[in-house]
Amino acid sequence: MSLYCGIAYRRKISQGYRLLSTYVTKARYLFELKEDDGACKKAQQAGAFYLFHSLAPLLQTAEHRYLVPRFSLLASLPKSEVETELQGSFIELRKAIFQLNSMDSSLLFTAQALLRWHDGHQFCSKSGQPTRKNIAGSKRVCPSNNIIYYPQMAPVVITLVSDGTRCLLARQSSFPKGMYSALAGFCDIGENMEEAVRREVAEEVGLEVENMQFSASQHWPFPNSSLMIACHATVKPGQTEIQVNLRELEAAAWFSYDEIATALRKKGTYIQQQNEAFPFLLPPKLAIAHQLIQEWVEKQTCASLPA
Ligand SMILES: NC(=O)C1=CN([C@@H]2O[C@H](COP(=O)(O)OP(=O)(O)OC[C@H]3O[C@@H](n4cnc5c(N)ncnc54)[C@H](O)[C@@H]3O)[C@@H](O)[C@H]2O)C=CC1
Ligand SMILES: [Mg+2]
Repeated sequence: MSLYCGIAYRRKISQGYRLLSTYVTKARYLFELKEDDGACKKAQQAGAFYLFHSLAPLLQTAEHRYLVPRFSLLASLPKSEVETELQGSFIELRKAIFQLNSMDSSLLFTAQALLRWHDGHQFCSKSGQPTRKNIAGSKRVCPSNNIIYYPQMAPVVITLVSDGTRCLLARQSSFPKGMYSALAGFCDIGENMEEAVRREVAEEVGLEVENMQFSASQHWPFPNSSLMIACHATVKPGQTEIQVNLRELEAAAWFSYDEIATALRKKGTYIQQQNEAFPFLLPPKLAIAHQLIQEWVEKQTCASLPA
């Protein structure tokens, strides 16, 4: 997973040999590692490792940021000795997310998601027998019936709803205090992305949306590996009255351009609701919700510029 190959990969094509790009070389190499236990075992000897304890990665602290050390030698030591020896601590990934950079987080998210998946798929759901992991950890096989299990992600839609001048954000009671985010929800079986967006917005805030626009997607490891599919949407004209589904959300509200732009700049601010000031935080930069909010602000800024 964290292994890179510097070998130029030559492939015979009808006109002769073509030198493959670095990206293609890497993709082919990773494919080989997933398919070939022997090649993967060999690669492990020169590979770099992240350390986890109960799904928490070992991180080092430097100037209010977390660094993600990689190791080439592994020994079996108690947790506290590993922390002292390697000058780091095992920190819950959810807590570290505000202080990680995106290069580190992407591999850490994948690593944690894979570890969690293996931990939860030790047995075949048909035969009840223990399953066996391949060396790369890209699948598990049941030896009694050869069923292959692959790591899974659940598709989740996340939508930033706008009424043209304001955007709608909501919070669940489990969010950090004062944090508001875009509306998210798991896709139901049989649904496409558009149907999931319409249903989730209707379910959670009682509004109907149109003009959906796909923005980007992201792997998200919490709580169980989701593929976040992010998009923008607008409410139908005249439909702005929010009816919060309190089974799903603690609160939802429309936010003005100024409120959002200030919160983005200040990394947190206060908003006035019914004569009281509430802390108002946006999701961390690594979350795709943050990207949606940033895009919305940029779109509003462009729209207000003279033609
Ligand atoms: N990366 C990002 O920017 C953000 C990511 N998220 C992620 O989106 C995910 C979905 O958001 P929610 O509002 O919680 O979803 P949601 O609105 O679908 O509500 C969750 C409920 O849906 C049901 N559910 C249906 N299918 C499920 C499945 N496959 N796994 C678990 N529960 C399922 C359960 O009853 C659960 O309590 C969360 O896990 C959250 O971590 C949420 C906001 C921002
Ligand atoms: Mg939701």
